Parts: sequence; structure tokens; C-alpha cells
Amino acid sequence: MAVDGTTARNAAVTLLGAVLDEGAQLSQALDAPDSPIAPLSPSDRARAQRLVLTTLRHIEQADRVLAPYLRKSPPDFVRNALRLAVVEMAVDGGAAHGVVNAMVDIVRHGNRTGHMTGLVNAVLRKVAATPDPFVKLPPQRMPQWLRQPLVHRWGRDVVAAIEAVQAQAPPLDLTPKTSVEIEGAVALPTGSLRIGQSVQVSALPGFATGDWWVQDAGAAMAARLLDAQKGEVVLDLCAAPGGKTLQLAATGAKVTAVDISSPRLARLHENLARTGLTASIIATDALHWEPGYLFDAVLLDAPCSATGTLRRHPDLPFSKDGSDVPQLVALQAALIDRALGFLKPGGRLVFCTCSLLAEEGEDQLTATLARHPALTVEPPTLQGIDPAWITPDGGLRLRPDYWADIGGIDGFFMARLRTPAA
Ligand SMILES: C[S@@+](CC[C@H](N)C(=O)[O-])C[C@H]1O[C@@H](n2cnc3c(N)ncnc32)[C@H](O)[C@@H]1O
Repeated sequence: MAVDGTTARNAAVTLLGAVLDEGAQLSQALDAPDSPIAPLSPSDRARAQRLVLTTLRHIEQADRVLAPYLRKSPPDFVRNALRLAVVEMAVDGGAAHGVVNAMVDIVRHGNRTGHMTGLVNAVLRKVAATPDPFVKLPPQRMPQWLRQPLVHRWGRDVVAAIEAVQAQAPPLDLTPKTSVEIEGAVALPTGSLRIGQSVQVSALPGFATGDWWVQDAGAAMAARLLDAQKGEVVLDLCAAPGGKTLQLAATGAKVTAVDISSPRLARLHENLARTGLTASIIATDALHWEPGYLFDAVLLDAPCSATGTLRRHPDLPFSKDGSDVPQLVALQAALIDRALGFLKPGGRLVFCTCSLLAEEGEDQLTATLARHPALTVEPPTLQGIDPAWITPDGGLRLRPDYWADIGGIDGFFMARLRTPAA
């Protein structure tokens, strides 16, 4: 019989193994038909996910705390159980006796790990006796392939500030369809609403009536930068799951949303239905699509390394090594060129990526201007942004450490380009 509290923890330990030892992306491990959370109750599922995310944000510290007590590396399952327990006690405020008993029970019933309960019990009791074990440890570092270019560009202090934000659970940001107030939500300078504490999204007022949608405050700035107008013919290229499509549709523009992924577009259909907004949805490869007419404005939210969203996706450093970046940079350039061909003369393109890397942002803009010298960059004049966030070329660089005192922001680069009038 399982000790109370083992169900969610057991699933979390298995998910940690999928990410840390098998290189799986957490979203895929969670959505797999045989996912360890599939049989769980909604509350245990939420708890397992929260435990995995928190542990992934603190693996480095957990390993440093555990190192003095482990003469040799235990089997993966046991090591992940120890890591999770340490993080739960150090960060999550888990009561030591409950955490230790649950982990001992999980290891007792693990696959060929039953003989290690004594070690787990002894190690965790020692950790439990250490007050605040992470207090003197720096936040977890980004992987070297990402950290090094960022240190080179922004310096060690900025990178440390970014890592401090990435160690925290991100706040919940909402984009209101029209002006709306939600109890407990803070209005951010750029117009998004922020809820600090963890809540059940579907229980918030206005969810069922589609008065808002979940969208990071940084992500919400790209559609604002495009500034779509009522009646304009607007294309959202690389649209799914569609936070930006909803923003564009809410302006009264006639929106076409294109994405290569039908499963991701299914979520856009759901979001449109919930919010009562409309857009034409086309599942196709943008590189080969021929719309047959031209657009007033295009928003291109290109596929990228997603390194600006590490705080929301702390599994990313364990499933990626940066080797796909050159391929992504080439795809982004091809999509930019394609998107420019969809514009009327005098039309505008907003290009954005949720990346911290200059290759996918600042350098991509420089290269675009070199390929298309007739383009002009229109620097952002968005409500609530700090002028220091505007780059010398007129792009907008968002770093996770901006607004650090109120929970930070996802990292993005975006730029608005204008084609010459006929
Ligand atoms: C950063 S995500 C878009 C997020 C979306 N704009 C939002 O706000 O919810 C990038 C998207 O590009 C899509 N994509 C990648 N290659 C594509 C292509 N060749 N044509 C169309 N869509 C593509 C992916 O399926 C993915 O949904």
C-alpha cells in the first residue's frame, strides 16, 4: 500500500528520468499516451507537473547538496528521487518527514531499487537537518552553449540576473480581449494583467466567457507592435497555438492564421471558440503557400530556440544542445523573405522570436536589411516599454531580467519593417 503523497511524487520522479536521462521534452513526456500522469487525478497531475518544473529549475543546487553524501552515483531513478526530495524540502517548503517517508516508499517500490531505501532515508535525513540548504548557492546556470554568448554580449551580472529570474516559477500573465479587471491581478505597464500566485486558470472569472487568454507579457508585445487596424487584411504566419492571432482578431482586422502543425492549430480553434473571435485558419507550410492576394500587415512569430522561455520550459537545457540553431536561423531568414512577398506595397512586417540569441534576433534583423535594402525599420513606440529596450537598429529586445522585481518577462526580439510604397 502506497504511503500518502507518493502518487504525484512517483510520477514526477519518472518524468524527471524522461527529461534528464532520456533527453525527452517535458511537454512530449506529459502528453504521451503512457505518460505517468495520465492515470492521476487533476490535482495530482498538477502537483506532479509543479514538482518536475521546480526540480528542473534547481537540479544544479540539488546535486551540490547531495554530493557530499553520495560516494558513488546511484541508479538514475534513485538519484532523481533524491533530487526531487531535496528541492521539495529546500524550495517548496515540503515537510521533511512527509517528503522523506514518501521517497523511501517510492524507492522501495521502484524497479530494482528496493535495496536502496536505507541510503535514501539516511541521505535525506541529513539534508533535512540542514537549514535552508540552497541559501549560499547561486541560481542554476544556463547551459554553456547559451550562457557563453550571453556573457559575451551582456556581461556576467546581466546573465546572473537572468538566471535568478529563471529560478523562479513564472507569474501568470493574461491578455484582456477588451478592458477587463480581475481581482488579484496587477495591470502591467504594457496592458497585460499579471497574477502572482498559482491559480487554476479555468476557475478565474472571465475564462468561460473568453474575456482574456493566457499569454506572457513579452509575447503580447509583438501583436501590439504590428498595430493591426479594424478592417485591415492581416496574416499571422506561424500562428499556433494562437495567442497572437487572438490579439490580432480582437482589433477587428480580417485575420488569416497559418501554421504547419495541425495539432497545434486545433488549440487555436479552441481558443477562437472560447473567446468568440474569428480568423481563417490554414494548415500549411508557409514556405510553399500561395495565398493569391496580398496583406496589409504580416506577423511572423518564427520557430526558434525558445531560449527566452527557459523559466517556463526548464527542461529545455536538458533536451537541447544548441546544435539546431544554425538550421533555425536559416529557416527564419527563409520565412522572413517569404513573408515580405505576401505584403502590399507600403505594408508592414513584424518579425519576432522568443530567443535570447543575437543570431535569431539582432543579427537576423541586420541580415534582413542587407538582403532587402529598401526596407525601413520602424522603432517601437509601445505603451509601457523602457526606451533602453530599443536596439540601435530599431528592434525591441526583451530580456527575462526586465521587471525582475515583479516576476520578470519572457525573452523576445521583435522588429517592425515597412516595405516601400509603390
Ligand atoms: C513560436 S511558435 C508560434 C507561436 C504562436 N505565434 C503564438 O503566439 O501562439 C512557431 C510556430 O511555427 C510553426 N512553423 C514552423 N515551421 C513552419 C512553416 N514552415 N510553415 C508554417 N508554420 C511553421 C510551428 O508549428 C509553430 O507553431
